[in-house]
Amino acid sequence: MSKSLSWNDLNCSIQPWIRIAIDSMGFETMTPVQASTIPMFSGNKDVVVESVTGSGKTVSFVIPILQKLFQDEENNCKLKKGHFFALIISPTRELSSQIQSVINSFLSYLPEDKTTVHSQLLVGTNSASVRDDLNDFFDKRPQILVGTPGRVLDFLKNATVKTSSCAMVVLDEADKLLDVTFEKDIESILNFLPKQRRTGLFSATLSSAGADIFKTGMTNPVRISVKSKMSAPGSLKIHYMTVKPRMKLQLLVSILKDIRYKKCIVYFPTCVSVTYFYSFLKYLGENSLLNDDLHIYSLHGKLQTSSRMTTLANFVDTLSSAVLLTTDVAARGIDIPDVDLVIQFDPPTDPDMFLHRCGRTGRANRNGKAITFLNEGREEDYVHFLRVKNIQLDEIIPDAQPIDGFENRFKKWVLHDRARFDHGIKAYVAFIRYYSKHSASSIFRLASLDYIGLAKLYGLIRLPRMPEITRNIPQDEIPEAGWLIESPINLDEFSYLNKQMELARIQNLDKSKEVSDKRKLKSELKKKNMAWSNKLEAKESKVNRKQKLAAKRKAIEEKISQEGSGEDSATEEDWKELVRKNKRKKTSSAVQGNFADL
Ligand SMILES: Nc1ncnc2c1ncn2[C@@H]1O[C@H](COP(=O)(O)OP(=O)(O)OP(=O)(O)O)[C@@H](O)[C@H]1O
Repeated sequence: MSKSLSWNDLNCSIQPWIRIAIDSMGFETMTPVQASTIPMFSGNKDVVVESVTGSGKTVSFVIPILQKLFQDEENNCKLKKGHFFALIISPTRELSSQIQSVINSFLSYLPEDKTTVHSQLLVGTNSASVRDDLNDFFDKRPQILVGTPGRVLDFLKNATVKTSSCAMVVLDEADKLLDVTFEKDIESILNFLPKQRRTGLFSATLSSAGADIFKTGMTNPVRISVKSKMSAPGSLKIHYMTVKPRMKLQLLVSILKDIRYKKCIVYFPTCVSVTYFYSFLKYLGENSLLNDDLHIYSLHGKLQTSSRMTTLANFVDTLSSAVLLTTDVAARGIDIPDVDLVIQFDPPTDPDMFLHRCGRTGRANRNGKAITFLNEGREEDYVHFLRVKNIQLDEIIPDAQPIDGFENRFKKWVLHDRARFDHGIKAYVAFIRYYSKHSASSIFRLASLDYIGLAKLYGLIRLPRMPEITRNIPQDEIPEAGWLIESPINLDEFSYLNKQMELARIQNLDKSKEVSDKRKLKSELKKKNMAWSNKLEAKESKVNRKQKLAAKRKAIEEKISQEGSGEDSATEEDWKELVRKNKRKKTSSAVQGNFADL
């Protein structure tokens, strides 16, 4: 690594216009990762670069690409139709778009006498298809392509796209691109590219990719690791707060109201929890229960690309304080300089993601604060777990005072619209599923969750029937019929505000009532019939028995009368013998052979 971080001491030459761009962007000195990487990657080396969040990795691959593109200007900048020079892949649309803007910022300093250079974004959107991408590609003839794996692969599959001039490929957030989510697409993309190319892998957590980095076919890569003793930048202060689950939302609201910040990102576990808590916080905002000038945004993977991009742009452009509620979709790479607070409502299932989330603040030597909520109990062990990974968390004791009437207000909000009640249940169930996916499963155990506290956090009025609940809560702790409110409500009368949804609900209710009425009637009839047939059977067997008995009696009497009716003792003995014989034959029956009966 060069000792001086002055751009003048960079260990390789860079084009004068690139230097002008650097100065104009206000990058007074190089960052350590730039000082080490730019000379290597601009030369003939493959690089594997690991450096803390916000340390300027993007510039350390953008400058080498532009530098090499102009090295042999005549050949490279003027590529043949259908060819391109460099490909940059990143895991999300937002990050790809951000990388493209960094490239375009540099390109805006390109003098007019130089060959025009273009970049093209290749990400899945609802408004544009791969065909549109191809049309743009042949029309504008970009030298640099930036995109997400799926769309890039679809693009390269088209035979009209020629890959033989591709001299450089970058995998940004390489550990993510090489994990199971994307590895197949990445492998296929790399198979399309020429073997004689430079490859660069970049991430703040590249060590976790391990031997996977060799799948990229690099030749003798240079490993560049710019890290201090700790895995996070020094400008980033990481804290944790231990809290009872049911108090978490109140705690979030208190922080958003009481702590001073410019921009804050709050990470939630799932898309559905983002949308659920977003609508409640919006409601609080609209009712002046949050700071008046606070703008609230939500961003998650289930939104359409265009709406994701617009939300992010609005969050970036907001001049007053703003909070973005999001998921891990905005955890890696996103660079918004004035984010000075990050809150993790729950820790991520992948421990590497912890650093990426925290790293959205405290970037490029600016001060930043990250706070993680830990559920009281077992989750406190997470602090020790992270310490082993050189991540130091300091405790902040939350103000234990509950907000006056908060739970009632939340409950009222939920009960105002059945859609919110449905939403809360979905968010709760999704959270439990999310929790089961934690890779640090000895700390985040389903068996240790406070299911009732969590149900209250998600505004549930009744516990849903889930095996996790029946398995993990002792029977005597489950409230009667699962109700979490003092006076249970009639769910049949709980309506949707949305007219169409309400109409559909009533129709469904009528249908299911009809079905259940029919079932009831059927089962009553069955019962009735059963009783009738049982009675009939009993009556029949009684009559039968009487008839049989009478017949037998008649038969014996006839026999006796045939054999004479003498009064002597021998005859009497004969009668008795006849009865005894008959008795022996029917020992099983109590009604048969009773001598007194004859
Ligand atoms: N030499 C420099 N001097 C000052 N600021 C810089 C310099 N280089 C880059 N920056 C700024 O640092 C910020 C972070 O850069 P970048 O997004 O490239 O970080 P990163 O290392 O890729 O982070 P992450 O791992 O989170 O993706 C950006 O706002 C960028 O403009």
